[in-house]
Amino acid sequence: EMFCRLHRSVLRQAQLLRGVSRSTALPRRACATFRTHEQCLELHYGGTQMHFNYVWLRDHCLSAASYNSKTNQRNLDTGSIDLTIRPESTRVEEDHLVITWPGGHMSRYSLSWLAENSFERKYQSTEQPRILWNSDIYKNANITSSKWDTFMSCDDELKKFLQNYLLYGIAFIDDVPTTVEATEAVTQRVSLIRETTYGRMWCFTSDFSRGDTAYSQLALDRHTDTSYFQEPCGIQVFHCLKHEGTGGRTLLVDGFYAAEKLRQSSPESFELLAQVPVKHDYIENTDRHQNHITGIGPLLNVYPWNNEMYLIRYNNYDRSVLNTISHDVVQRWYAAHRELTTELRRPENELWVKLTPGKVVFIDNWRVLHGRESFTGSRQLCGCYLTRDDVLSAARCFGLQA
Ligand SMILES: C[N+](C)(C)CCCC[C@H](N)C(=O)O
Ligand SMILES: O=C(O)CCC(=O)C(=O)O
Ligand SMILES: [Fe+2]
Repeated sequence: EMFCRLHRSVLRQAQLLRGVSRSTALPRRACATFRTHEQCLELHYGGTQMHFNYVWLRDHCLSAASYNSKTNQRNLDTGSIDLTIRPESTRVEEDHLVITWPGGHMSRYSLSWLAENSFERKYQSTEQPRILWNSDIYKNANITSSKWDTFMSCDDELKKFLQNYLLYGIAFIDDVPTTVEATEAVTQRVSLIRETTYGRMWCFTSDFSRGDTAYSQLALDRHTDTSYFQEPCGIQVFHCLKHEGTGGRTLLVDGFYAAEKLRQSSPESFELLAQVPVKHDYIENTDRHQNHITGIGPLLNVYPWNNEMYLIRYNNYDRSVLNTISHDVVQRWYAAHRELTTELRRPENELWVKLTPGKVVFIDNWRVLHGRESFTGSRQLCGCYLTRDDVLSAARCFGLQA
């Protein structure tokens, strides 16, 4: 069992590294056979053997009485389904499975719908295809930046931008007018801005106006932002409006690339980081701002049904007291944290960019870590956070898999 799980996760991981997504299209008119067992219906279709629980089948009935296809909402009261329900009769009619339930209600499911929505399909496919990268992989991919004009006016350009963003977790737009307003326009072209304690659109410089080292000239090691939120911000947008001085380059690191390396080399460490909940805090107590924000969650977050990673939370500055595990496990956690840190710090994983005025970067804050080099002089950075749900929704409305 353990071997199978590890083996599966290694396969998965290899797929993710190659950025492979499985096609969900099945050949049309494939024949189907089924058997009704005591606990489930077994269906063979399109080369896959699937199993469907009877309550599940009744719950997913798509008839007009059970489901409102105009609003895509369930009508059926799941609380009223007999938990021991069994079909009275079952047959395959053309491309559909047809079930008659006791009392006469009929459910029709298209075979391709069943296949697409089966657990058997789900557990071996990725929710979001990604291309994991280190610096060479990203550079060799030669991703072109969008240009302000086309980005703002052409939907195909926006779609291309979103596709790049989904695959790599970063995407750039050039030639943006160097104002907060234009930066806002560019982000609203994609989706909704997420207001936080830092404001809606923020514009900051090294003036210590807030109780956080971002508001200094110090170097910042790679990290994800708002790890102290129960739901860390999904996307971060940066636009450097001005820098007269030296240094201040931006560092980008694909956290999933590093974590997948860890999953390969040290599965137990990966597992531990995915299991131990860790607290992060934002505690600010200045004349103008009082905040105490707390978020709790593991550093690595994976979907349990397919082991796919969907969120990394890594901010050693904002990590809080670690008291969610006993002292003996703490030692192993620190060792695992060290291994992840080693992967994240490999120079070949570092993508350095100088954000010059006009260049806007979108960063998937659930995946890609950012940092900055220390700097001199006056530097002004503006940007905002976006709501992840709405960005992904925009991508799906373009037909992208997100
Ligand atoms: C981006 N902006 C300057 C507004 C906020 C920076 C937040 C910094 C915080 N330590 C964190 O990592 O979440
Ligand atoms: O100043 C920078 O380039 C980025 C600072 C930072 O990490 C942040 O604002 O979240
Ligand atoms: Fe940051």
